[in-house]
This record gives sequence, structure tokens and C-alpha cells, in this order.
Amino acid sequence: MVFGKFEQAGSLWIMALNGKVAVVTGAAQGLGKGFVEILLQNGANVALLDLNEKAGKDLEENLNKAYGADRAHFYTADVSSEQQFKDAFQKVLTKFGRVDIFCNNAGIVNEKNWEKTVSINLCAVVRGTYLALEHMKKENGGQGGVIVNVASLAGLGPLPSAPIYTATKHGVVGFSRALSMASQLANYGVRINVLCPTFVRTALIDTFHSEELTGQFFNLKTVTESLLDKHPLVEVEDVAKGFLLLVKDESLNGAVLAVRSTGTGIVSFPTEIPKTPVSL
Ligand SMILES: NC(=O)C1=CN([C@@H]2O[C@H](COP(=O)(O)OP(=O)(O)OC[C@H]3O[C@@H](n4cnc5c(N)ncnc54)[C@H](O)[C@@H]3O)[C@@H](O)[C@H]2O)C=CC1
Ligand SMILES: CCCCCC(=O)CC\C=C/C=C/C=C/[C@@H](O)[C@@H](O)CCCC(=O)O
Repeated sequence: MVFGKFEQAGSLWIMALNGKVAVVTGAAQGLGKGFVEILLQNGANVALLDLNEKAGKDLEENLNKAYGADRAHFYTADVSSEQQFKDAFQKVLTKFGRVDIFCNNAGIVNEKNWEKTVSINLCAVVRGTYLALEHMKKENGGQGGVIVNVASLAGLGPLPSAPIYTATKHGVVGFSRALSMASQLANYGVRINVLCPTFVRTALIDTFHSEELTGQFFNLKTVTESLLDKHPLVEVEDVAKGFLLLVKDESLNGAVLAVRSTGTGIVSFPTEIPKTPVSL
């Protein structure tokens, strides 16, 4: 995995966000809240989806006080429920009339209830991506747009204390990269990019201290701690800047952006994976 130093290359194509409408899942706290704030700061209106109704409503009120009335609207939705996700998306379209930016951010760590983790971290990302694509793609009369799916560094390499989490994040990377190519080939007019943050200072980071959530891999806590030494924590704001780049830079489709304490860079995937020959 080559980790290219990513200079903020001046791109000719930068999307202006004024008047644009964004949807962020898992928006009530953590990274999702950071993405919502940077979108509002850059002129977009934002729909926040989360299953935490109290946190979402409180945040909606605070954001509209800070950025102007009616800029942010919260919708309660469990993204693992197809019906709730579809209903919320329909309410967003009814309220705003369009969606230009969609961020599938909601995610959990639960190695015990691994089906729940797959349902939220991968199935719901596919569901949200397809909901957005159906609305955005030009062959359906859409205006085009951009989808940012949130994976993790664990989408680029294994996190031994969380193999299911690792699998879901690898899935998000692979799905998004393949769909970005399909979108280009089919001329959907929709860019699909992936964000791969390292450890970020949010509530999720405490998961690996929880035996309830890491299950049989709780005994690998020290492995995660050593990975934390190698990959120091970053702040939500650092990741939000990378998110904004994936949204605004219209030259980026199929980009996988890694955000680490040592810097932010676009991952370059080898066209052929290096192999060690074996004799059969
Ligand atoms: N914190 C970290 O170190 C890293 C986090 N990520 C990813 O970033 C994303 C956000 O994580 P954080 O902000 O750190 O976590 P967080 O736990 O602080 O926030 C997650 C938000 O998603 C919501 N959520 C959870 N399940 C949901 C569901 N079924 N439907 C709707 N909303 C749901 C929660 O209510 C919460 O508001 C996740 O996909 C996570 O895997 C990626 C790399 C590192
Ligand atoms: C259990 C807590 C999960 C917290 C949420 C996360 O997503 C944290 C993941 C952050 C780091 C994962 C590190 C994985 C490291 C190795 O697999 C390494 O090979 C990754 C390679 C990617 C790179 O070039 O840095």
C-alpha cells in the first residue's frame, strides 16, 4: 500500500456548497457531527440522521442557532432498518427538494453481535449509497452529486481485536471503489469516495476497553494499545477537513483518503498485488 504524500493540489474543479443539500448518517455526535459542522460552515444545508433522538434534536437546535434558522434538520432513523432509512430519506427530499451530498458515516464496533455490526457498517452503507444514487444519477433525471463513505484505516489493514469491524471497513472500501468505477462508466454524474481515518478522539475509541463489545478478542486489548502508539489519535476537526476535500474536489472519484497523525494522503492501490511465488 503506497501512501502518497498528498499535497492540496489546486484542482480546477471545486464544488461550491452554497445552496447544496447534504445528508449525514450517525450525525448526532463524533465524526458525523464534525462533518455536519464543516458542511454548514461552507454554506450547505444539512439533514442529520441518527438513532439518538435526544442528541440529534439538541444538536439541530444548537446548529440552527449558530448557523441560521432552518439550515439543519434532524431525522430519527436506524440505518439498519430499510424502512426507517427510506422514510427518513423521503422526508429529506420533501423538506429540501434535493440531495447533492450523502455521507454514510454511522458505524459501530461490536464483535459479539457481529451481525449487527455488518448490518450497520456495511449493509446500511450499501443501502444509503443506493438510496442516494437512485436520486442523484443523471439517468434518473438527477443533478449528480457526491457520496462519501466512511471506512477506517481498518479498511486498509487488519485490526486484530476487531476482525468483523475490519471486514466491514474493507467491504466499504471495496464496494465504494467498484461503484465509483461503475458510476464513471455509466456516466451517472455521481462521485463516490472513501474516508479512512486512523484512531479519532470520539466515544467509539473506548470500545476496545469493553469486553461486552470486543467479546472473544478482549484479550487483544494490548495489541490495539500498541497500534494506538503506532497510529496516534487525531481530532474530529482533522478528519472533517479530509471529508470536505472529498466533497468539494470534483476531480476526486474513487479516491480513498487516509487521515493519520502523520498527515493526510490519497491511498494508491497497486494494479497488481505483490506475490511471493510458491512451488506446487
Ligand atoms: N473513532 C474512530 O477512531 C474512528 C471511527 N471511524 C468510523 O467513523 C464513523 C463514526 O464513528 P465515531 O464518530 O467515532 O463514532 P461515535 O460512536 O462517536 O458516533 C457514531 C454515531 O452513529 C450513530 N449510530 C450508530 N448506529 C446507528 C444506526 N444503526 N443508525 C443511525 N445512527 C447510528 C450513533 O448514535 C452515533 O451518534 C464510524 O463509521 C466509525 O467506524 C473510522 C475510523 C476511526
Ligand atoms: C476497536 C476500536 C476501533 C476504533 C475505530 C477505528 O476505526 C480505529 C481504526 C484505526 C486504526 C486501525 C489501524 C490498523 C492498522 C494496521 O492494520 C495497518 O496495517 C493499517 C495500514 C494502513 C496504513 O497505511 O496506515
